[in-house]
Amino acid sequence: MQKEVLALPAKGHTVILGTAGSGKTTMALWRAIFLTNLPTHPNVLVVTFNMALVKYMRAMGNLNKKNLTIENYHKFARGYLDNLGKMPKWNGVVNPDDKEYYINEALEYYRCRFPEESTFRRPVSIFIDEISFIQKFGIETLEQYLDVERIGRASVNIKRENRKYFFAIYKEYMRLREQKQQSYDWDDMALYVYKELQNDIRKRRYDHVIVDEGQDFSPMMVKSLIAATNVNGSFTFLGDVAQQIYGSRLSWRDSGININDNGIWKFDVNYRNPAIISAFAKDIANSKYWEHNTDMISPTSVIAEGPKPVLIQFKTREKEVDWIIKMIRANVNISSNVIICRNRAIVDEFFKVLKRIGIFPTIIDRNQAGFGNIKGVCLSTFHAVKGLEFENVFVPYLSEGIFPDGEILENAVSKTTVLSDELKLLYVAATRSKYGLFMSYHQSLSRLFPEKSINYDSAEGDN
Ligand SMILES: Nc1ncnc2c1ncn2[C@@H]1O[C@H](COP(=O)(O)OP(=O)(O)OP(=O)(O)O)[C@@H](O)[C@H]1O
Repeated sequence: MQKEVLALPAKGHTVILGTAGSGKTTMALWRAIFLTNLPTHPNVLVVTFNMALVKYMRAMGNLNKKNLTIENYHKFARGYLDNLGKMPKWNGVVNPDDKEYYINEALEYYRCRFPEESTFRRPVSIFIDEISFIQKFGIETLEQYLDVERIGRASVNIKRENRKYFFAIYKEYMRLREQKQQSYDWDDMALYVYKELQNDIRKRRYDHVIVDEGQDFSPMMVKSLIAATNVNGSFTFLGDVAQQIYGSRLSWRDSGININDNGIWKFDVNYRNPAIISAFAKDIANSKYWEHNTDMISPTSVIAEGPKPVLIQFKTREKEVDWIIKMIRANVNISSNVIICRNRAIVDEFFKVLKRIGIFPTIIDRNQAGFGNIKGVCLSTFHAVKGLEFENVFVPYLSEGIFPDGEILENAVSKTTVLSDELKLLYVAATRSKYGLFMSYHQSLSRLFPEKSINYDSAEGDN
């Protein structure tokens, strides 16, 4: 089936949904090679989520082809707008902190003007969320907004008659931003790319576009990439909704992909994880905190073998760190290892401890990927590890307060949504393993851990 997909007609749209480890990235690369080798040597663009994955794909493909470009979405978008002379050289894109500041300003203004209107007294985070939805969906008018079915919101209720207030804040945010000559933010750049492409009559640079990790692309991002594809070319979308970890919840089904061209292909064979880890990952997805999605593909068969995942309990954080360091020391020269952390501060904490004993880990971030075939140890956040694989995966600090992230949960617009997102992080982490999965915690175990699962062993650490 993988081979069939690679050689699908070089025309029209194809959707590939696959469970973790089913070969989506592998297929994306082979499909790219197949297309670049066609007799006309067409130009092929592979777009993936972040720079670490771009680097991973470039290295896995070991490709040096003039007619193949691999980049992340924002590189593509900035490049296209720049090419049109529409990307300011400096400070053109509003960063998330400034966006919050502008939205706060807009809210203050409306609170003063309409002190009786309770909608304007709702927390700023709800407005940030809603404006992000408006942008990612490419909504431009109040009429469109009033009409649209609001998907992707777990439990925050906004009455339809109150949408006009949210739209007013959105418009005011845009006005404030324009005043500072900032034309885009990271959520609406795709809309502008799309709009420009609608009026761009030049020949498209890319004949074929392939999107990997597509579940985290907004509908507007996908629409703009389709618009950037030669009309006689092909568009291939690969993704796994179970690994949607950037909180948007929007579906590729709203992206204008024509599923009637080459259809939807589903891959449920997991080539990466040992059977027992795959079963454990399924238990994560069966949690009451998991928000279900009909596009989710569960693994049905598994190729690799390996030991049972383990969960180790420690009395203190120090003991937990000591144990992980001992395990890393034993494995660093014989296998590829990753320690997956809830945030960058924990990554830095492990980096320091490992450095002290003469082990220099690779930190996975926008400049650096990690590889399952290279011996050593990597450190990563849950978010940065997507798409990658390692022989041994360590997930420390699965303790209440740290996982789910206490601060994020505290400030959440919707706790249900946050809990489901955090659980998906654990799913992504567990499915990175080609062999061992070592989870640990100190004090009380995270409520998100699938304690009742029979697919792991638990033990007390060296307390
Ligand atoms: N047909 C196959 N036979 C053997 N190994 C395969 C096959 N297809 C993929 N693999 C291997 O399985 C592993 C997972 O593949 P890949 O990373 O492409 O999966 P993925 O679907 O992108 O995973 P994820 O979504 O979890 O990041 C890789 O090590 C890859 O080389």
